[in-house]
Amino acid sequence: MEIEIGFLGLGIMGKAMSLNLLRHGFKVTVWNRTLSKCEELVEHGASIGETPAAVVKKCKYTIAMLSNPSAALSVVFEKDGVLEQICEGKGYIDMSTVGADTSSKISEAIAEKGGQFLEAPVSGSKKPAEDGQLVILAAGEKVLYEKAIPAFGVMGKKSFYLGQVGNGAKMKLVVNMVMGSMMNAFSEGLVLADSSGLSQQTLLDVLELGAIANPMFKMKGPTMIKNSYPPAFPLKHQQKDMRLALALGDENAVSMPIAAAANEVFKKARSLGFGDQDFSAVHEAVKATNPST
Ligand SMILES: NC(=O)C1=CN([C@@H]2O[C@H](COP(=O)(O)OP(=O)(O)OC[C@H]3O[C@@H](n4cnc5c(N)ncnc54)[C@H](OP(=O)(O)O)[C@@H]3O)[C@@H](O)[C@H]2O)C=CC1
Ligand SMILES: O=CCCC(=O)O
Repeated sequence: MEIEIGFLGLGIMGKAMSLNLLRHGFKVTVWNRTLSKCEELVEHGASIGETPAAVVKKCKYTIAMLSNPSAALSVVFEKDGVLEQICEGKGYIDMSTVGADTSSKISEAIAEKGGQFLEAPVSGSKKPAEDGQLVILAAGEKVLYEKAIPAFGVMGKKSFYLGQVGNGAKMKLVVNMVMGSMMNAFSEGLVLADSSGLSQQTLLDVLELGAIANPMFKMKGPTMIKNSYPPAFPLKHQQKDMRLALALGDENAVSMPIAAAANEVFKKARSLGFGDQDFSAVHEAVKATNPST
């Protein structure tokens, strides 16, 4: 994309992704609900749009990276939103993690205005976003996907085109449902090791050498055993993804008792005040239900 790209949402992910676009020579106009967060991007060469509508008016293609379905919908449908300026010749790419129903609503509204829509949620967290190593799960207008490939190439290490709108959202939710369940099992393992007199560090060393070694245990384990959860993927977002994945299971009559139990523990962690910490803080909810540890 040689032309200016709009970017809505400068949270943990959006900031890193838009910085990558700037670093690789893209012209970027940014907007964030809390406008002060745009300033750091301006220092790196971005322009500011005062509203989502102003960004879309200025840019041929606009990307969004927002917290949840209600944020994704409000930025499109509310006053000064995307719909006010989207039109033929413009594209809107929502990279937030939302359900297929939210994506479809946005897609239909944009198509009615003559614009093009792509959903493109990502796998990978803060560090992969900073390093341009995300995995992009795109679905929707194929023509827009092809136009977006240069930008996706900067933000990610691999893009998948998954067909009709909804497929990207569903793939992302399946992946995060597995991840959330794994994080719960991992936390239970850490608590069980500690309670039964074993070294948690030795458990990490053993896991790392065996068949269930994986980057998540390796990256999160050392901080978890220090009870430290600096937010890379906020727990409130992981719980939102479990909720959306369970709704997808309901729609398809898929029984998912493990994911349902994991969701309960994420809810418990939120109620204990860990929503803004990293999702690995679910460890604290497991500890809270096992008070001797
Ligand atoms: N962090 C991660 O590791 C990953 C996150 N994701 C997904 O990416 C999305 C963003 O995540 P992340 O960057 O971590 O989240 P953050 O919580 O760091 O940022 C959320 C962003 O959404 C904005 N926002 C929230 N509510 C509204 C609203 N009502 N109207 C307008 N803007 C709103 C926030 O604005 P403000 O600054 O004003 O609060 C902020 O820009 C989520 O869907 C998440 O599930 C996907 C992969 C990895
Ligand atoms: O949605 C967040 C995903 C985090 C990750 O893939 O590490």
